[in-house]
Amino acid sequence: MTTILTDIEGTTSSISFVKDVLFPYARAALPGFVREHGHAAEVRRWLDQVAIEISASACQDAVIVETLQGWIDTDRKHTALKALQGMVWAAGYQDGDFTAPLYPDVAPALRQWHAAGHRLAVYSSGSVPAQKLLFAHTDSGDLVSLFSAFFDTEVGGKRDVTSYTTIAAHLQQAPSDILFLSDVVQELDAARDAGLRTVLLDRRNDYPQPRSGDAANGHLRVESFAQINPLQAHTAGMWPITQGESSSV
Ligand SMILES: CSCCC(=O)C(=O)COP(=O)(O)O
Ligand SMILES: [Mg+2]
Repeated sequence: MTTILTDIEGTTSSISFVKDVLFPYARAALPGFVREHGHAAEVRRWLDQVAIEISASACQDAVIVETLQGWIDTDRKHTALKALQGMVWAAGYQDGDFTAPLYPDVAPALRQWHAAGHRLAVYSSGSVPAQKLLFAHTDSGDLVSLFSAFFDTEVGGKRDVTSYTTIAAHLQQAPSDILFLSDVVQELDAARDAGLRTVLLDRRNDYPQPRSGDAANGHLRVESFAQINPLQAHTAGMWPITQGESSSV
């Protein structure tokens, strides 16, 4: 059995959905959310973490909110910001303000891999609750039950080798039996250094200049989940790519 561990932004969903829909929604909703829920323990915990980091007093919520909005603007992958964003997005999904668009090849491939007996897992900078919300509200329906495990930056940063070692330990699986899919070469480098197999998703919508050759740094490169064949990879010890498709190596 192979575990297919997938990233979200730039891999299953377009970067523009995250940058142009989710981030602006969170930016606009944060002040009201903190005013209304700032005293709830699960919210305060993260606000206090930000306060310590910026040396603000815990009662300076306006300063904390401004800091968080600045972090959204610079796409900071901070665990506290991601946890709070997830809580804010819950209302957006529940109120039907948006659904999560997946690339058209994603849901069919996930269903096929799951039906073939592979284990599916997610590793994203988005918080685990945000990941579950996204996969529960995709434009291809509720896909959460396809996944056996979800990981966020509480296991460590996505460019840190130890994060992937930790994930393999949680999954109780040899790193070489885990296939990590991401659009970010530095994340794939860290996963490969931990012994995982890797595939670079090079989505034309997100990356107009193809990242082939040196730009893929030796990772297999595909433009669609339809080009990935994990069953062939596992049983035949081959690279996980369908015949006739190109890779960068
Ligand atoms: C869980 S959906 C929100 C995605 C997000 O906040 C993010 O930063 C995406 O990072 P990824 O690791 O999926 O590229
Ligand atoms: Mg990504």
